[in-house]
Amino acid sequence: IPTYEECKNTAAWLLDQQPFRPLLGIVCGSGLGGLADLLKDQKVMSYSEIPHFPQSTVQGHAGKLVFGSLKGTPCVCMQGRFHLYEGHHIQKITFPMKIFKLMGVETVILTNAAGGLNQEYNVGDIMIIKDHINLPGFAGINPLMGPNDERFGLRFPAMSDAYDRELQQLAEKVAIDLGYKEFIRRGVYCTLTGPSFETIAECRMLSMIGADAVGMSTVHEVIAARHCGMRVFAFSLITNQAVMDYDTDMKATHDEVLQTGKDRAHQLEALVATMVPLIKQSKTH
Ligand SMILES: O=P(O)(O)O[C@H]1O[C@H](CO)[C@@H](O)[C@H]1O
Ligand code: HPA
Repeated sequence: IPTYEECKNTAAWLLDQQPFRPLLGIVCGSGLGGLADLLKDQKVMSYSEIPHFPQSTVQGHAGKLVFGSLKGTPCVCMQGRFHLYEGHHIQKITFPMKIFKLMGVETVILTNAAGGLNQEYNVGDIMIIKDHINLPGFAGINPLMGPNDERFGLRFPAMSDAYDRELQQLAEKVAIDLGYKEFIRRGVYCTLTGPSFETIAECRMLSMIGADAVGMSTVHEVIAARHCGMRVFAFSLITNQAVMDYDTDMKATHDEVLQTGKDRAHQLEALVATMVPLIKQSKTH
């Protein structure tokens, strides 16, 4: 488990290596690493060279930290995130959020690939996350378990306002202006640990408890980011339909997940690129 001092060291090391003082952090979901291409004057670091950083092991997650400027906003972008099923300690999964905070990041945009549970959703839809269900949390898996370091945040942080409502509205408006009305959604994301995809009975249960999409990430990062006071915006790309029915041969595959990411890359990039300059930061740069 990384200590506060180790987090400080990593943040200082990163600031030392390159000229950007990022105000915005981006996390790329499976197959969505192309978002990093939005950044100009890139400075790219491999996770393996960054002190205390875990390594990416999943296809579609390059394992690179990219610094750069997006229409004038200094950004840091994780091309590759960490998942519980890779065997990382939960506090390693959220370690980059602490590093973001200590580098001065104010707003985090998280993206993921997810299975659509809501029957009205189609593959390729973009779902603005309005809330989450931390199902592993019900079984005692929460990134804030253990001693609380007040330098990051409160022992008992609220999560009822985890997903910034102003940013949700902004994203919806930008999406409509870009002509995405037909495939922009707003819904609830539920995380599971994976790596096995869900059974039919599990998908039915998740839908009944109020989830619109299911994945294996994001929620832990969101909890950590909110704990240390960053604003959070997140969206899911619906890369596949969750299987809800015994009369079908349909099944989830990571290949389909990556393929949908490729197909929608252009629209996701346009959404983020249009949104970012409209996000007000408290600091000037
Ligand atoms: O959540 P991201 O990292 O986008 O990836 C999603 O896609 C993978 C499964 O295909 C899982 O890792 C799931 O969490
Ligand atoms: O159907 C899914 N289930 C869980 N995680 C996922 N990530 C992409 N698609 C899915």
